[in-house]
Amino acid sequence: TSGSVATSPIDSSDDAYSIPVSIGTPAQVLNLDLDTGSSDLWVFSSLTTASEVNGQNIYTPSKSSTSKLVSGATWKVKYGDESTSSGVVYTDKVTVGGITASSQAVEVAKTVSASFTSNSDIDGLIGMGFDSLNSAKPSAVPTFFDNIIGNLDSPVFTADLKHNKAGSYDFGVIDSSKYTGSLTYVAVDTDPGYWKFTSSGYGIGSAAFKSTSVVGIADTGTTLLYLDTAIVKAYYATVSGASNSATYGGWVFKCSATLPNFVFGVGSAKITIPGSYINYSPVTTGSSTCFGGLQDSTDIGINIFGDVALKAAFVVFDGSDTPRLGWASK
Ligand SMILES: CSC[C@H](NC(=O)[C@H](Cc1ccccc1)OC(=O)N1CCC(N)CC1)C(=O)N[C@@H](CC1CCCCC1)[C@@H](O)Cn1ccccc1=O
Repeated sequence: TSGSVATSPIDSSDDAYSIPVSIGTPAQVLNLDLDTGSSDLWVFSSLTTASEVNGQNIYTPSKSSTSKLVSGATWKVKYGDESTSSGVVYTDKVTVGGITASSQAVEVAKTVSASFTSNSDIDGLIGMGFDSLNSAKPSAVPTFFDNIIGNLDSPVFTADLKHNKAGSYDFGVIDSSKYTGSLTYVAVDTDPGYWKFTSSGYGIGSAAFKSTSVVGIADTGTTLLYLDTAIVKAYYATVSGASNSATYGGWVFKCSATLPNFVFGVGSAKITIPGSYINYSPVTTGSSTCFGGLQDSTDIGINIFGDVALKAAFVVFDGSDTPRLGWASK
């Protein structure tokens, strides 16, 4: 089997990308953030503390004839941006892009942190990282990808994210109409559970490409591109007036600045991120100071190829026995 689901940016800054997910019988549809940087499928629910729900769609297990409590199971996640959620576990029927997992672990939130409460565009997450990152106790529960991979024509899902418009996630098929040229594959290190790969270098604007190994993760759940200090400094050195602002917690520049393209290498292939994607957004609404889409990864401890990078490419997440990532321009 194979399937496809549209994914849309939740706002004009492409802060995150959500997909409609059907849960239960009859179907309850929630908008979840497909996150390759984590491995829990969790949702706002009828069990979530009422004061922590603010406009999100919720999953009500008691209204589903196919829901089952997993007795004794709990979960708790904490993300890189310090946001958190926790709760209990049900199994139920889950359908994405026409593909159904008949008994998917659905982690039901009893409590969520303020940043989730304040984001009415996201009703939860569907993690597509490796099982080792799943937070369920006393034992990890399989991801949606784990549960469907055996039924897929090919053990893959692909990401075709776009700037300010709908893209798609495909399951079980590689749609060659969605990219140009050919796919270049690179090995994935699944320790500790991310889609971690080594980029072969970078180029800033028209400057010569620098061949150097840059280890990072392909993370659909992270908005920006986070790389080593040296690369980031070299990039913003070409943007007059750019500075690394303590006030705003990162590199900022005049919104009117012209930003150079940023190229990253995958094997012998090169993916070009248009400079406009690195003009992420005003630091506050209406400000003429803009926050960069390329930021320093030092405080994170890992380089992250987030949406700013992913939306410049067509990416194959290959979950075969030898996991790998395929990259193509589009
Ligand atoms: C550098 S890890 C920071 C990253 N969270 C972000 O990227 C958020 C995403 C966002 C933005 C706006 C609204 C909603 C969500 O956005 C910012 O942090 N932004 C954008 C807005 C900017 N003003 C500041 C910078 C992050 O924890 N991702 C995790 C998934 C997220 C969690 C929050 C909800 C959405 C999904 C995850 O894959 C990151 N992960 C990756 C590896 C290891 C652990 C880990 O946990």
